[in-house]
Amino acid sequence: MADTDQSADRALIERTIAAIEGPDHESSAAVARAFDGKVKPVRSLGQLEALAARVAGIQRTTTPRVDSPVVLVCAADHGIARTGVSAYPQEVTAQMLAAFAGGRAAVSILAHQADAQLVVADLGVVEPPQLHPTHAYAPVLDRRVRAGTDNSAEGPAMTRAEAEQAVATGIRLAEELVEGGADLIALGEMGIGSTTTASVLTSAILDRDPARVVGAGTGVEGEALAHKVEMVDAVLARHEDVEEPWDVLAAMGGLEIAALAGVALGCAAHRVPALLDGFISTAGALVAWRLAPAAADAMIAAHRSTEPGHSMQLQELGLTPLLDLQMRLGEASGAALAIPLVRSSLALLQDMGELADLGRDDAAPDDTAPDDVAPDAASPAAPDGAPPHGG
Ligand SMILES: Cc1cc2ncn([C@H]3O[C@H](COP(=O)(O)O)[C@@H](O)[C@H]3O)c2cc1C
Ligand SMILES: O=C(O)c1cccnc1
Repeated sequence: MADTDQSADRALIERTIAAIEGPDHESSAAVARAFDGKVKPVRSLGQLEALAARVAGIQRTTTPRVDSPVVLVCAADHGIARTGVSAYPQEVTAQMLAAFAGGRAAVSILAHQADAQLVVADLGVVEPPQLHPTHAYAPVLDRRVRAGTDNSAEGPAMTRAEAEQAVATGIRLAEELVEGGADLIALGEMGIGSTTTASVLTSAILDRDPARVVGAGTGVEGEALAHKVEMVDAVLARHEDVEEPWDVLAAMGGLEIAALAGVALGCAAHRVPALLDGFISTAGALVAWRLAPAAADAMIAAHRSTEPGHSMQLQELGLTPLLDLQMRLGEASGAALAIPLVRSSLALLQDMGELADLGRDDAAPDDTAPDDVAPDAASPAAPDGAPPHGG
């Protein structure tokens, strides 16, 4: 990569991080107060009220809207996948890109149900799929940084310049979508082996025991699961001395997770809610938070994946998931499912009648925001100290 490209990537990343101003607490509080005046018992819409207030804070307006949601799936391959950590072979990644574009994957169906546009970005699958005119359901954007990462148990997954390029690519994707009118972006991924990479990053960034972080992924159990834990241990041992966040990302991977970190940064800088899917997407979110803690203020957790590390990530980010459907698919499937909930919360805010119109004056109690909407309640703490590998 040319030096100029590299410095352009760095400048974009720095500019984006500098532009993140955090949520507008006044808009959140105003929305919480507005809900107290609606024709319903106070706070009876529970988390939906908190959700609308959060979107208001992120969009910095008392009239939040989600009219053009986009489901963005970032895809790439992982060198570590060739060490037997997944129940499926690497070529499935590229095959699934064709399934997304053909409208037949789970997320294709769920994005359609949610009235959301599906966009797929190839950050570096090993062998890009041949697409035909029948693959017209969703565009597959060529944003390839390299053809898959290297095996992180043997050396760095990628170079630092490639990690920066992948993050900058994610920022550019978010910017293009926002320029095209996107007012919410659902973050999803595809890449065989990615739960191993997400486990490595989560263990490193949160300083957790891999044995507690690693889960079944596509369905590894028994001895295969023990092998997966060993591989995560091996990657962490191989990069024991790496601490700086960019070096951690480069050493451990992956390309799509780095891009998703960039998307989360871009969303935060452009006041667009980043609706997180499961364990892998949230690994991208965790990287974004490590680079810019305030980025977490623009995140909404769609669901809780059954991967054990996902709950650890959400806790650290201070996020409460909207759904818990025992899902472990990825692809943004859980995020797509939560889009109608977000829209419903905003429709209630916009269109419900007022208690006052019923001639009642017992509408709102004096204290305003419900506890879980209190502007800072859902804001994560800045990463403190310097955990191993965390920089
Ligand atoms: C057919 C198929 C469709 C998928 N859609 C998402 N994933 C999910 O599984 C992968 C992660 O699991 P692991 O780390 O165990 O490989 C990711 O690609 C993820 O999005 C899929 C996996 C398969 C096999
Ligand atoms: O939670 C996820 O994102 C997930 C879990 C298993 C497999 N793929 C994705």
